Amino acid sequence: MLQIKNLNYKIKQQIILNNITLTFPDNKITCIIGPNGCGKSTLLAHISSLLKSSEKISLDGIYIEKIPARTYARKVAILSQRQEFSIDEFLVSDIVLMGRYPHKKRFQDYSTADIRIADKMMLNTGIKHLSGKKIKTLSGGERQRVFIAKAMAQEPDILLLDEPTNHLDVKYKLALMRELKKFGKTVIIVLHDLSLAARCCDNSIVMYDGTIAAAGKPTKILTPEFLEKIFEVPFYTAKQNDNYFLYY
Ligand SMILES: Nc1ncnc2c1ncn2[C@@H]1O[C@H](COP(=O)(O)OP(=O)(O)OP(=O)(O)O)[C@@H](O)[C@H]1O
Repeated sequence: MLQIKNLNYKIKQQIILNNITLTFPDNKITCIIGPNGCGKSTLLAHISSLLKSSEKISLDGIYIEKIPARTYARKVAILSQRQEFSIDEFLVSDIVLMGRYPHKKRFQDYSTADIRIADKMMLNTGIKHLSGKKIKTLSGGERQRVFIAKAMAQEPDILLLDEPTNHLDVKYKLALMRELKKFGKTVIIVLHDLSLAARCCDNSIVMYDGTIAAAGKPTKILTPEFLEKIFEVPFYTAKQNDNYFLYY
């Protein structure tokens, strides 16, 4: 289980994260929502260990900085489109296969099992037909799905996704959420699409100005009255066949 206890983070004199305490339920989808600049990405960066958290975050009772970097990299994947090198000339299949990298020893080649896993994730994210294309030729949404497939190919215990749906059309947004559910791992997903968060996530965290404003089941937490206080616009809800719909 992933737990955060009293995490604080400042940049110069600005408080970015203020005494964050959270428990993420295993093998469930947890969304993090909140206004621009409230600290969502910074929180993900701490969980992924891109930012140091000094014994405030633990995984199965072990502080994450005590877990060897390579082991942690196998357990936790983060969807990030920022690359240290240009990937424009790479094929889609190469990028997805790179998701298997943390499982390989130094200089070890990808195995047929690795290729099978990468193929499966390309199929699941609807990009198999693009596997032989160069990244530079893809649309924004196609590219986004390549990075989702890569993160899933890593088969992590915890998948961190920062706004993975921003380029996706509505069909692929819902398809992604279905795939994440089937994936069956702990998923922590920053979403600006509040309808999607309400409808598809098991657990929700609302951040405001570096703090946790609320956490719990979307049907309990994401109420129109509460969200209006956070986002300063009116919201409406409807329930149909056990689905919770949220509008603004
Ligand atoms: N390297 C940095 N230097 C200075 N300030 C930073 C830096 N990184 C983040 N911040 C500030 O920290 C705050 C939280 O940023 P963060 O990116 O975590 O917000 P967010 O909730 O993910 O926002 P958004 O919804 O706009 O993506 C913002 O006020 C941002 O300006």
